[in-house]
Amino acid sequence: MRLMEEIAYKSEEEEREEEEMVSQAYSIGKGFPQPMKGVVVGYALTSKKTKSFLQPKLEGLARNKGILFVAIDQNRPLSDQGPFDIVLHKLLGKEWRQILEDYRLTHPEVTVLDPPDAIQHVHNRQSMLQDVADLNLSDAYGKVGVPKQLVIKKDPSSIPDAVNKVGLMLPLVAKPLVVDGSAKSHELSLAYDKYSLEKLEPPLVLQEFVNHGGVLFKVYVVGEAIKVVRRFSLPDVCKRELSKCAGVFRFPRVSCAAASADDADLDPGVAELPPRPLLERLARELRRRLGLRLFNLDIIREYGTQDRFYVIDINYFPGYGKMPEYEHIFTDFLLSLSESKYKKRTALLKSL
Ligand SMILES: O=P(O)(O)O[C@@H]1[C@@H](OP(=O)(O)O)[C@H](OP(=O)(O)O)[C@H](O)[C@H](OP(=O)(O)O)[C@H]1OP(=O)(O)O
Ligand SMILES: Nc1ncnc2c1ncn2[C@@H]1O[C@H](COP(=O)(O)OP(=O)(O)O)[C@@H](O)[C@H]1O
Ligand SMILES: [Mg+2]
Ligand SMILES: [Mg+2]
Repeated sequence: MRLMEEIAYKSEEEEREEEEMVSQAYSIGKGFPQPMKGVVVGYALTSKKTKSFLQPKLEGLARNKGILFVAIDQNRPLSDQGPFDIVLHKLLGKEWRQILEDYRLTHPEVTVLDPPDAIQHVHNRQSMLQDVADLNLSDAYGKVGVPKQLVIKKDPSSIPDAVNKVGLMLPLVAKPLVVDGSAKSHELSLAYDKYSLEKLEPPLVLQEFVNHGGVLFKVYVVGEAIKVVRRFSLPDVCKRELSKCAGVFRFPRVSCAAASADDADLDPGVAELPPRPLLERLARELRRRLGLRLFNLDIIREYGTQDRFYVIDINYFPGYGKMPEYEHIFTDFLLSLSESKYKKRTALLKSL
């Protein structure tokens, strides 16, 4: 059964057509003060990311809208390349961060997506969820929190006492503290008893496992646009299973490997997407607090509840290639960035 009601947010197609007409009108100068020039986007991505993101359909659509993607040569100074209107990047390392920071200072006219410091904040599984916890979002549509968690910096023998002290409930998910793009940073474990946790290698985050019916929601954010999909997740752990099991079970990268659950025959109470107004508010707040425009959230609904949600993961510049209609959403976003910059510049000139 495909749950149509939420997946296609009704008038999106119409809205897009309208936007395209507006952007065409803009580019040929009808009703706007000046014709729009092309938008040059420099990109610095891994080859894996280039392949999954810069698909021919995206490049083709972008070209039609006047957007040109240009590969950044990492062996040459950034300032000698371009000129760029936007720099899109997802590379790791201190050196690259410094290059980008310097470039941002010397080229304030270029939009760097996103600032390196803001990205660093979500590369640590402790700080990544702090803003969600601080936000403490609760309204008529639901409540959004983070699972109770504890950070273990070193000394695995201290874990059982630390878990007792904080009162964490088993089972626990153990996650490497730092997310650095490596397969290892996505190797998680499920611990049925706290003594087995001594076997793990800190630094890590221990998080209470929340039963959620085996389905998670990926909320993709691209500027002001959001898109939600369902993915299969870890199955629930029942009390009986918990009392019978002991030990730590390692599991590799779940959500990437997990198939889409959008077309699966699911329990409606599990499958129902989180209310759109709640997600809109959450995304808007997080965009502001995190200072990021390109990210996704892994959200789960506590099993047996209708409106109790937990954010368990935030990823910078995730796999947009898997987001429905990403080509339109992304190109519209890039255009909106340069349009708002143009409007600001015009307003500034007028005020002089
Ligand atoms: O490779 P993909 O397309 O599955 O994207 C990965 C993301 O999958 P998702 O879009 O959430 O399904 C993935 O999300 P998860 O952490 O698996 O929830 C990460 O964002 C990953 O980046 P990194 O390895 O942590 O730097 C992303 O990997 P990169 O493409 O950035 O290497
Ligand atoms: N607190 C939790 N409760 C229940 N399941 C969880 C929890 N944390 C993680 N998971 C499961 O483990 C998967 C991977 O965890 P996640 O924090 O998203 O790490 P990664 O960055 O490697 O994707 C999730 O997609 C979900 O299936
Ligand atoms: Mg995840
Ligand atoms: Mg992640």
